[in-house]
Amino acid sequence: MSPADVLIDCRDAALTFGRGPNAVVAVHGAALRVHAGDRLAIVGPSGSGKSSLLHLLAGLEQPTSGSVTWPGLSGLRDIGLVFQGDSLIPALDIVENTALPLVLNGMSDDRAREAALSALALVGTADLADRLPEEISGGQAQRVAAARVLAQAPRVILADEPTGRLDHATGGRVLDALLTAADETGAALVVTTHDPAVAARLTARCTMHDGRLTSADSTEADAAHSLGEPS
Ligand SMILES: Nc1ncnc2c1ncn2[C@@H]1O[C@H](COP(=O)(O)OP(=O)(O)OP(=O)(O)O)[C@@H](O)[C@H]1O
Repeated sequence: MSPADVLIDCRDAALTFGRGPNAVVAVHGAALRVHAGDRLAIVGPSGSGKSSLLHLLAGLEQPTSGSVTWPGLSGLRDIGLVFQGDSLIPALDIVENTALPLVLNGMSDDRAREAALSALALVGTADLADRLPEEISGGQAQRVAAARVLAQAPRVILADEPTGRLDHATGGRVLDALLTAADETGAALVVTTHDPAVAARLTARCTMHDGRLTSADSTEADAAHSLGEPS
């Protein structure tokens, strides 16, 4: 694994909310590297700091100490985000929702629509294209969110509890959609979850507990590289 493959380099990054006696340390010095091709789960209970760590990786929060850099990315636009729950715009139909980030990035309406339709087809949601968000289920909405990120062809997909509000079978289909999105685009995939069954479907796992990234295991010997070594 060459240094060029490091897409996100999180070095001893901490995140504290508030000050003084009210300060909450959401993330204690976390070391983590995301490489091209990674399929990584960050597992931990509610409140353990998973979302906070993901926000650091996405550049949505600045670390209070330590650093997060993106050596293998041309910018934060190379990161596709999938959040838990509603992220679709109610007044736009599903294909328009899927195409929106592309249109906002300057793609023509026709090309964006075409890309959105093929992304929806890849995650098995082509039949929903003309519906409004209120006309689809929560699980379908999460698969549409996966299609939307697929259409953007990011280098890294960061998904925050994408199956959190779904039953097991529906959550499995959302994970299928995210894995398809990552495979089709060649993106690395990082998923936060409290569900060990979801984590088991990814190649490598980190554990978050009380803000500490405590351990990782792997089903592949070389996936240990996902944890950054102290430098
Ligand atoms: N904006 C904020 N201001 C103050 N405290 C916050 C803020 N965001 C998160 N926290 C606190 O930081 C800690 C970690 O929260 P975080 O949302 O990262 O955990 P989580 O593991 O993602 O939980 P969940 O699975 O419930 O989303 C919690 O104690 C939370 O209350």
